[in-house]
Amino acid sequence: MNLKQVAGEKAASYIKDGMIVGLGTGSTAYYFTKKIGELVKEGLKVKCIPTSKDTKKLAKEWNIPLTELAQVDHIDVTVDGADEVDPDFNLIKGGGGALLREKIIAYASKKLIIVVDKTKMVEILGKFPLPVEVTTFAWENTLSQIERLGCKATLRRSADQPFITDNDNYILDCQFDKIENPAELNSKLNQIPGVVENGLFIDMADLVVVGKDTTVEIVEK
Ligand SMILES: O=C[C@H](O)[C@H](O)[C@H](O)COP(=O)(O)O
Repeated sequence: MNLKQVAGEKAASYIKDGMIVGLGTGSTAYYFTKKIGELVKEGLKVKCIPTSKDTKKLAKEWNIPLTELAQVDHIDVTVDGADEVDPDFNLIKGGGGALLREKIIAYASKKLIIVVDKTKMVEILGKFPLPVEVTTFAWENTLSQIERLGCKATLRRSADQPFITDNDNYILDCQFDKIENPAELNSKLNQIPGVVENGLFIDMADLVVVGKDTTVEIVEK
């Protein structure tokens, strides 16, 4: 069984007529967006806001009605993936480089549902390198400042070129191994000039849908 698929599709059961819905990014959120496309075809009435150019493309292909954050005063539910989830529902996101738009949209959402397979559930965050979006200007200096917080940071590359985000920035992947205090690290990172946003999502997720071997587990705070 495809654990990402079962989790992504299950999350679609939280979406009702009239909702404004945030569409996450990545290989798990993909299945949620696809399911929404099927439900729209069957008559579901929603307006959606994608968290990346990739997701926007998919949503258009599947004829999902779209709107802009500027056109609405809130989002009812956003469904998105994660790279790691700890027992307090703190997250690492940004493995696909979409963390900035994802965080803006999560913050504007009344409810954030995270869809993952069971491998993403961890006791402590940090084994997955934390993605940090930085300006291209003086990125080497920003990297050094970030490393002072106790990690090894690497410029993300794609086909031998620096990876460019949807917002025309770079991503630094920061290996911390163990993040003992995610809230403190989140603040410290975002105080560094040149850091646009980081992939720690603190106290944002309300519910996690976990794809397990034969079942889907819904974990609530
Ligand atoms: O930037 C990408 C997003 O934060 C993804 O939601 C996250 O990396 C999880 O992706 P996937 O479901 O493909 O593992």
